[in-house]
Amino acid sequence: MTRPLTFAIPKGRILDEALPLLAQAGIEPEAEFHDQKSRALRFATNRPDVSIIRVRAFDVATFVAHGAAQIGIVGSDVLEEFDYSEIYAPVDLDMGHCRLSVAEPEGLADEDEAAMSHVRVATKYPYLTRRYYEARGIQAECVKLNGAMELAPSLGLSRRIVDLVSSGATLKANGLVETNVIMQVSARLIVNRAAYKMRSAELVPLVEAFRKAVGGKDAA
Ligand SMILES: Nc1ncnc2c1ncn2[C@@H]1O[C@H](COP(=O)(O)OP(=O)(O)OP(=O)(O)O)[C@@H](O)[C@H]1O
Ligand SMILES: O=P(O)(O)OC[C@H]1O[C@H](OP(=O)(O)OP(=O)(O)O)[C@H](O)[C@@H]1O
Repeated sequence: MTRPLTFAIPKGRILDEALPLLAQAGIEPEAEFHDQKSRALRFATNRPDVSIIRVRAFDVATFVAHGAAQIGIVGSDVLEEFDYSEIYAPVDLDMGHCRLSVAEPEGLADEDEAAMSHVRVATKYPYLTRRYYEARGIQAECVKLNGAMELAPSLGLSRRIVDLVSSGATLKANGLVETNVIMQVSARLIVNRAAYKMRSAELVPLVEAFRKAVGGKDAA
């Protein structure tokens, strides 16, 4: 028998929305998956041909790009940041909606971009940040953080941040305002391109099940 397909899902905030969608597509993880005390990272499912790994959001893309997992769920922010050619993203899952934005301290946010040649930005997204500023003729020096970007301006690490925004509550609580939207974000179903060809008999029906679960919408 061939090895089960490995399905990578992020352990962060997308997880709660992803589980009902997985169930609609016919995949339900074993009970241990829901046990908060469990240290396991790989789980069996109701389908003997599918197992689940629970990893960090950025690592979902890495596992799938390298073919270590054949299929996964990840935000379009992560997909665009890495731009892996080995990843095919056929279905927009219409969840995990947020936006990637520039934010600055309130009161400092009215500087004219046209007059700037260089900015320093704290972000988890250095590639997308540089690309955004390059398109405006501005060189971005990025300070890479993995979370709590909102602290950077008040502690003098950088004046600007580029981070995900949804309700805006985190920015507000930290005295920042959103000044520019870089991209709109939603979660995508992703598949390793080589696996999609080699294991099409298993992967094509699975992709179709997700497409049906979200109402037939294709990724943009
Ligand atoms: N405020 C938000 N509203 C909606 N979706 C969000 C929001 N923040 C993040 N997301 C989506 O969820 C994904 C994972 O977010 P998050 O960074 O919280 O995950 P995580 O697994 O906790 O990350 P890590 O542990 O690697 O820091 C993001 O890549 C994005 O697509
Ligand atoms: O606009 P809001 O609704 O306040 O959401 C924005 C926050 O959500 C994300 O962080 P998350 O809560 O996922 O935690 P993290 O900092 O660990 O990534 C993001 O990095 C912001 O901090």
